Amino acid sequence: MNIVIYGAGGVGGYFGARLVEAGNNVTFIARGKHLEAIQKNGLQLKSIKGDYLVYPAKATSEISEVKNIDLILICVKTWQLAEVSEKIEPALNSNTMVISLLNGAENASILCGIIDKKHVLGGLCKVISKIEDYGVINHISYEPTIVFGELDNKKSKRALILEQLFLNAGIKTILAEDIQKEIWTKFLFISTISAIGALTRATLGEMIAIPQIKKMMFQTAKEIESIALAKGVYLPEDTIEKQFQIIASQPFDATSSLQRDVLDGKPSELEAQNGTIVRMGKELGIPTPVNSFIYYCLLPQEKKARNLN
Ligand SMILES: NC(=O)C1=CN([C@@H]2O[C@H](COP(=O)(O)OP(=O)(O)OC[C@H]3O[C@@H](n4cnc5c(N)ncnc54)[C@H](OP(=O)(O)O)[C@@H]3O)[C@@H](O)[C@H]2O)C=CC1
Ligand SMILES: CC(C)(CO)C(=O)C(=O)O
Repeated sequence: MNIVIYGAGGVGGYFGARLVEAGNNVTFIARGKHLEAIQKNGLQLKSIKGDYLVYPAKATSEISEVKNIDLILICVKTWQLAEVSEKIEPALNSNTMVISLLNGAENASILCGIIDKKHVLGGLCKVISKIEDYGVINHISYEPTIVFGELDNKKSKRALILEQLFLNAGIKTILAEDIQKEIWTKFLFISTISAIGALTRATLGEMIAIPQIKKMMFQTAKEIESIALAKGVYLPEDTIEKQFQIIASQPFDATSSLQRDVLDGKPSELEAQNGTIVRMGKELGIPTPVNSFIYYCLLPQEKKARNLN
């Protein structure tokens, strides 16, 4: 299969390397020194599941150089998605499938606003990985998982082909029964831990050891659940309880990528997480006091990181 990985970072680098290793024709879209390193030396994946050095079919900054694309996995940050959607549009043929593996609740609808929705499947991923150096990806923990599905939840022929493609690459794969439920569950999980982590500057273990912070995380999750239900997304009653079980099972010193970006003074996905909850709450008339507190406390730092002051 002809696969484009748009964004060869922690997520794209990991899943892309697995797809190369499984014998697929993979192109990485990257840029700068990271691109130069991949072009020169291949992509080095250090992983708790085994290390690989892979040589993709191509690494380039220009998707226009790639023809007959079957699948595009978008693996950039949320604020880069709209721009990337514009860039992929001319490269699509009538059968190209496009999946975003980003965190966030609105990625599929952002994509559908820019490219024809027939190309778009919903998706998300679970993994803890990062760019360690130019051309080097480090998968630190978590069984890397892709969850995806048609936006109407049909088990289409193309969805079944993709399921097999990912499984053949040794990737834990879930073809979702209800993709919005999966996207919103991950969204609830990540938005409950990330920005509070940035605000408290504490690890997950440190946060849940303090009952008042755990309660604040619970209230954050409750507000997200209310928004999801108001939007018609089905979340089973035990969703929050299950997410807290997952949180409690994480290593004591676990942190999220948003939290690390904020602490490093870099732009973060704040707007796509708690900022989105605050906006949706206003649109739906649902109070979001805890998410608002967290969001507005972090906004000055976010603006500074983006030179918007
Ligand atoms: N890392 C993780 O463990 C997990 C991350 N996620 C989510 O996955 C998404 C991706 O995260 P992650 O992989 O960590 O991010 P990274 O920053 O590691 O990777 C994104 C890569 O995409 C590149 N990129 C962005 N725009 C372009 C462009 N126009 N052309 C070429 N390259 C481009 C970036 O380059 P540059 O730096 O130059 O912008 C960067 O190398 C996020 O939504 C994140 O929340 C989800 C689960 C786990
Ligand atoms: C918490 C984690 C690693 C789970 O996949 C994640 O999505 C992130 O840090 O952005």
